[in-house]
Amino acid sequence: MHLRRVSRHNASSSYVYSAQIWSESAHRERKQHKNRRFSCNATGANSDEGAAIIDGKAIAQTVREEIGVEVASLKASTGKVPGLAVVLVGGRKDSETYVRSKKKGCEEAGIQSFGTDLPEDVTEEELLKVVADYNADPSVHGILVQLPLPDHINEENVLNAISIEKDVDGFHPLNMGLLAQRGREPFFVPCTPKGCVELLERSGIEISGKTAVVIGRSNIVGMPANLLLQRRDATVTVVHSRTPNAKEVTQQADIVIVACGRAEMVRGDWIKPGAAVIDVGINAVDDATKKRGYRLVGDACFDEIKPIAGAITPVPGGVGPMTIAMLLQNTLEGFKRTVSA
Ligand SMILES: Nc1nc(=O)c2c([nH]1)NC[C@@H]1CN(c3ccc(C(=O)N[C@@H](CCC(=O)O)C(=O)O)cc3)C=[N+]21
Repeated sequence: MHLRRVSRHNASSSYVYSAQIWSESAHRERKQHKNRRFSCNATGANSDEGAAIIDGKAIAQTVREEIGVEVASLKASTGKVPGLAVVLVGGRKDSETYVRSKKKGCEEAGIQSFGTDLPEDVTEEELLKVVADYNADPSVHGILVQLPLPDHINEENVLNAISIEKDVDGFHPLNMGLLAQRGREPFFVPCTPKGCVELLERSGIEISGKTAVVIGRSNIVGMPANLLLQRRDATVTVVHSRTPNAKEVTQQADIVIVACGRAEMVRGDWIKPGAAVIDVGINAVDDATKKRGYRLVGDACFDEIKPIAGAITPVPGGVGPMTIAMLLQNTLEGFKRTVSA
């Protein structure tokens, strides 16, 4: 394991001061969200002005501030802080960026972050040993192995090895099974679909009794998004790559969650006037006018949908920041179960 680089830091030292600032701005933010509330409906009441833009970045910031306040208060009462372990294999640039954002989010919320960076050619056995060590470490309440993993590693074996009580991604088959069963609760709900529902709820969009279409059936977004919406009493249809009439089915929906992984696949004429559109996609398209040489677009065509929908999330600045906020929230939830046990 000589190639393993382990970094540990606890950035929660100035938490009391920060929490005061956070709670004030969280209050301001909440007031702003209230003012921005609108109704998602089938009559297209908002269609003249175009869709309300759901500001995922601002809502994620509010959530993170709320987490920071709660972490500070739990630290005061228990002397302990939540801990998140992030395991990164190989040097994928996008993965490195996401992992950095996750660690920064931890720091700001007073959560202790543990990081293990492993080389691309690490063996599955070595990776499993890292997971086992974090499973056994009482100061770690959440374990995340960044995906995708290199081809020589069996992803299923790795995800199965994470303790279900520390599985903050919610990818363990047992947590997924619990999510799928009525009347049972998983230890953790996957962060991205959880963030989608949180965006709807914090924007005042009713889910119960509504018609929802989820586009995409992946294990990490589409399938759990379907289950979460059903749990909130929506009537859900899942549209996927083999659905012959995807457009016509989507036209029926009050709520559309788009997670198909194809840039701007969902067009304006797929959307019922007044519907809420949550766009999970992040696609890079070449753009010489941008400093990075590319720009990010979603799986939905924002410019076409905005005049028609009641609400829409932008890319970037929509679901992405919420994914990280939900990861921090899951870590806090895991921690709370250990201190109250
Ligand atoms: N075990 C595991 N858990 C994950 O949750 C996980 C993963 N593996 N592998 C990769 C995907 C991707 N993901 C994102 C997180 C944040 C943004 C995000 O914050 N996006 C910003 C910035 C985008 C940018 O500028 O690059 C935005 O949409 O505004 C995006 C994507 C988590 N993932």
